Amino acid sequence: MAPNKFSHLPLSTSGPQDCAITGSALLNTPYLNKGSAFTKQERKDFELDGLLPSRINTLDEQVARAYDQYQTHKTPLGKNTFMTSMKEQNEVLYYRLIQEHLREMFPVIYTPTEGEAIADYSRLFRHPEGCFLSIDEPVNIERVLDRWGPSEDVDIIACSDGEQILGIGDQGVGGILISVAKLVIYTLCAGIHPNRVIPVVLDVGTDNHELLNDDLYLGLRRPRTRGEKYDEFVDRFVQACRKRYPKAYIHFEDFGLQNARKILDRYTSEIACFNDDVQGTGAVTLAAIYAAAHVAGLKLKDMRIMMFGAGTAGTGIADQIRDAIAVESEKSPGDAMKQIWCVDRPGLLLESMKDDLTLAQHPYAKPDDEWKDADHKSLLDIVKKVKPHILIGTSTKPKAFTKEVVQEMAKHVDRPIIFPLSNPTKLHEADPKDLFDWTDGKVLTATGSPFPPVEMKDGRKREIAECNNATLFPGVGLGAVLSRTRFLTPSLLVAATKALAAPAPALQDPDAALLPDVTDVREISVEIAAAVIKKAVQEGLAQEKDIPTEDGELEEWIREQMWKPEYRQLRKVRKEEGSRVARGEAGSRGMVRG
Ligand SMILES: NC(=O)c1ccc[n+]([C@@H]2O[C@H](COP(=O)([O-])OP(=O)(O)OC[C@H]3O[C@@H](n4cnc5c(N)ncnc54)[C@H](O)[C@@H]3O)[C@@H](O)[C@H]2O)c1
Ligand SMILES: O=C(O)C[C@H](O)C(=O)O
Ligand SMILES: [Mg+2]
Repeated sequence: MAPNKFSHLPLSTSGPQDCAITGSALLNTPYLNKGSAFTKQERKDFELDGLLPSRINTLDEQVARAYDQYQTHKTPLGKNTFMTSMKEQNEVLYYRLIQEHLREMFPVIYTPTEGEAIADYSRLFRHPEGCFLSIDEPVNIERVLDRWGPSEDVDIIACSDGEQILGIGDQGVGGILISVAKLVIYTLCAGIHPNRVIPVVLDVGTDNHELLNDDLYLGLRRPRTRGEKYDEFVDRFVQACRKRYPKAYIHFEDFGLQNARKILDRYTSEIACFNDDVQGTGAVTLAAIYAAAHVAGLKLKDMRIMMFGAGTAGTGIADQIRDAIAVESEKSPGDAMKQIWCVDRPGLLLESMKDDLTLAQHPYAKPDDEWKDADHKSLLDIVKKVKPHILIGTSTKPKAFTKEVVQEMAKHVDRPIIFPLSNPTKLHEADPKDLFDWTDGKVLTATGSPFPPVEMKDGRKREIAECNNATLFPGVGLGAVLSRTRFLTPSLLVAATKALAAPAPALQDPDAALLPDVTDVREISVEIAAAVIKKAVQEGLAQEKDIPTEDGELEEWIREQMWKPEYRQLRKVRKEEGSRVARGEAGSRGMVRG
């Protein structure tokens, strides 16, 4: 298929690339640098002679060498640091290296190791990457954002205030690294252009005492600002993004419980935005539930579901399950909620606790009357009474799903569906191996971080699906960016969830994983993006014109616009002729856009 088959490819990423910089400036521009792979002609054209050893490598040779270097680092965090420096030197090589060792490197550049890197941010700091906005500095946010290029140049802005990073809590300014990591996943898994994104941290202080007492801590060393002043700061940021990059999609990550939902509710009908912990987690979990229900031979509308840990992720998942039940059974959302029990620190959420519940938790509170004869505090007792089919952990409480709890559940249902989703790995509510052992292999499970396959008593291996929002959010973002949808509505998310659920291996083989494997994620992202785009067009939300609609063509149009880690031929242009990209104009870390 000719690459230029489509009359309109807004984000074409192939063909020669203009370059107006030379010499060491070029070697220090990670987006354009090819290191030892610069060709003879490029070395001549770009004044690189004398700056490189004479041997010219292929990208494959560079990948092999880099992989050898990677393996000399013995700890996951050491490997993570090595990869960060690789990214600062040569982006094509960085992404190609990961792509070729995806299963091995995913946990190093993302959950769980990224959690360690974030917790140690100020100590490991070498080089800033991203946009740091501090509530105490009255900067003009638009002017800061301007460094990332003109209005057409940015597709996704990922932003965190660092308050609830994974399950490791308040990490303050270190939250920048979750924005960076999520954007890496967008590029890796959905071909989002690595130089058309902005990672942002909103530094509003920290309530983490260790950081407050750490002389090396790089963020604002004072308690978090909350209330009106915080809301106003977030609003200034969102409005600046909207003004500067009206077509960009905003990804909110790891905000605290009080703010995550509030921010999403406030902006979801104003701009194209997404909260990964609420919506991404909800959608990926629902996709895994569909596969598990299929294997168990049950319908969601007939199941009892229990959430353990009813925070941002827990209530996000509960809401998606509620909506799915309502659609499946034609029940009202209020009736659908009767099948969902939310448990948090004080035990089962009851109506008498309403004053202490968040707005998202409120509707799930159960009448106290129903529990006057039973203990609503211990998980075991609640499981005894509710007899759930599904138990989902988003509590950050490690090992909360004990043998007793799991076996109690297994007494009442044939195939207990148990998802310990708390990240990083050490916070998982249960180890999948134990879940299999305690239920004689009957459990249907998926986990928030990657786990190796579990060997069964008969020697067969079971793959454990990774139920992490990373299988979903990249495809949703790709669909949102390519359609330039005005908003990310619930129906677009439903379409994405269905597209993710369709290729689940368990639908073909009941012993297989409940979700597609992370190594297939690029193709799955194409399917998710296609579903999102079709829905956006149908609902009149797509601002992009000329989106091909014929079967197969849309997918091809999507693939053509996905960035790939390949060297493009560099074409020399004079500074005056070059675009911003070609001129190597810098964002915060000497990055060029385009
Ligand atoms: N797998 C994924 O894709 C995914 C996505 C989002 C979040 N998560 C994980 O889920 C966890 C929660 O994240 P969040 O953003 O919802 O955090 P959160 O702080 O908003 O929610 C955590 C909830 O758990 C409750 N909790 C804490 N200790 C508890 C206990 N001992 N018993 C019962 N409840 C308890 C808290 O009160 C809170 O309501 C984190 O570990 C996070 O990494 C996983
Ligand atoms: O970041 C992840 O690994 C998933 C999720 O967003 C989380 O907060 O745990
Ligand atoms: Mg998160």
